[in-house]
Amino acid sequence: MYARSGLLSQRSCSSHGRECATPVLAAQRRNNSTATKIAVEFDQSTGVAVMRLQGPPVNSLSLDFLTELCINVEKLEMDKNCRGLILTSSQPKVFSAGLDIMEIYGKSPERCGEFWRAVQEMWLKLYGSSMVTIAAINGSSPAGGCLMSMTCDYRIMADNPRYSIGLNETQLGIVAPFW
Ligand SMILES: CCCCC/C=C\CCC/C=C/CC(=O)SCCNC(=O)CCNC(=O)[C@H](O)C(C)(C)COP(=O)(O)OP(=O)(O)OC[C@H]1O[C@@H](n2cnc3c(N)ncnc32)[C@H](O)[C@@H]1OP(=O)(O)O
Repeated sequence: MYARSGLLSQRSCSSHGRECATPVLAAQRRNNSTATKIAVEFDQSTGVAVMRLQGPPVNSLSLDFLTELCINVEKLEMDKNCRGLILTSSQPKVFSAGLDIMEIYGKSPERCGEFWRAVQEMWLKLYGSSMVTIAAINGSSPAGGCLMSMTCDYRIMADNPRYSIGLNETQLGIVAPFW
């Protein structure tokens, strides 16, 4: 979902010194899902977009989720009026539970490869963004959720002792591939 006044075009552009993605994007080619796990509100007057993660129950980062997130970041990146992006969660108590472990458990090497490429695409897009990016961490954010927030320029976390954040994935026996 992308809500804003005016039409969002997917033109190539070079304003604000940005290298814009080509209209046909890797993430878009991969996206078959019609469900919306990301809601974006763009405020023209401030130039700031808020991206709400709304993948119940815990915003786990599935291939579909990552694809939708990348497409939305790309769209905002191409909008020369968008200067800032706030990433937050609509789910209670959880920012993101990290990678969707069902995407890696018992899957073929090819499928795992596709999934890890999508993970890489997500953090490269956020880390390389020319927008000012802020993670408003309003819940727990383990492993991949922590990675996602680390790739933002700034992080603010809700002050609640029940919320945790960190790279705990080795406890599951998961080692991130060499990038
Ligand atoms: C820029 C630098 C680049 C370098 C990169 C370097 C390193 C980065 C490496 C990144 C690697 C990441 C690997 C991962 O992310 S693996 C996933 C790790 N995640 C976890 O271990 C989280 C486990 N979950 C929890 O701790 C909790 O669920 C919670 C998030 C704290 C929420 O707790 P609560 O509100 O109590 O909810 P439930 O526990 O009851 O869960 C509800 C529901 O959701 C399912 N679920 C939870 N987490 C996941 C998940 N990650 N994937 C898939 N499903 C998940 C859980 O099983 C419940 O399902 P049911 O209702 O069906 O039982």
